[in-house]
Amino acid sequence: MNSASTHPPQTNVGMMLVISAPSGTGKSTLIRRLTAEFSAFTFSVSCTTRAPRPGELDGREYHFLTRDEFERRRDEGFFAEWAEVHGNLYGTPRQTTMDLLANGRDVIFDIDVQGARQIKSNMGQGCYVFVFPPSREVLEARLNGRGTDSEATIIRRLAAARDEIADSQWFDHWIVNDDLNLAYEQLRAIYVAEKTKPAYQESWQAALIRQWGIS
Ligand SMILES: Nc1nc2c(ncn2[C@@H]2O[C@H](COP(=O)(O)OP(=O)(O)O)[C@@H](O)[C@H]2O)c(=O)[nH]1
Ligand SMILES: Nc1ncnc2c1ncn2[C@@H]1O[C@H](COP(=O)(O)OP(=O)(O)O)[C@@H](O)[C@H]1O
Repeated sequence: MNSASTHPPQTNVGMMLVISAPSGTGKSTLIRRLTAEFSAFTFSVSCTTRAPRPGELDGREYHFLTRDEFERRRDEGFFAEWAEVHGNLYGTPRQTTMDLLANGRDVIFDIDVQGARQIKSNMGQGCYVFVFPPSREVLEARLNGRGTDSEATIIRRLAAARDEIADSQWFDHWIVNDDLNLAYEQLRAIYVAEKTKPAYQESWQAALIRQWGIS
């Protein structure tokens, strides 16, 4: 077999899939499914000053930092973006993200609307998906049902949901997470379609060009 024969497509550029949604909408649930199905994905582990929830592991869901440590890293330019969300600081490590993308990994981000905007203007690439809850009542029920947040935290997150929805116009795709299977199929379809863009298939295209002697 000729070394230029590289089907299925081999990509050399990782893609960025950025997911934002009001707290409790189900973005972590959707992201877990996507990363379980597609091994090409790496979840971008953010840093946060929020306390770990039961079951969360340092380095898996988040890197949990004190506020002093977060601010020190922020001031050193450690983050590709950062934001204060629901009273806590969150940030995306810059170097880790760059290394993953350079190695052809697809990176999935669970970040708030302010952070998504910053990533878009700083990195100038990526696919941006906003997930809506079916209604305010359902969102409240999911936050209560998850059982990880105090009542005061839930009230704060519901208030923030309004602002996030108000700033969702600019995203590339909108998904309503009512039926989980349908929402997942939509997210999956977005990812699969995005991967067909020429920008993510350069090495495959280059091999074909060589094979056919196209200059
Ligand atoms: N800007 C920014 N937002 C983040 C980052 N990591 C998480 N978030 C957002 O912070 C918010 C709160 O996250 P979390 O406390 O885990 O609660 P969740 O909303 O239930 O997932 C969510 O909107 C996340 O998308 C980050 O690195 N940067
Ligand atoms: N489509 C859905 N229907 C019903 N419950 C859902 C659905 N999607 C997520 N959930 C549940 O809602 C709660 C919040 O989901 P989670 O993924 O933690 O949200 P987020 O990461 O957006 O804060 C969890 O208990 C989760 O199991």
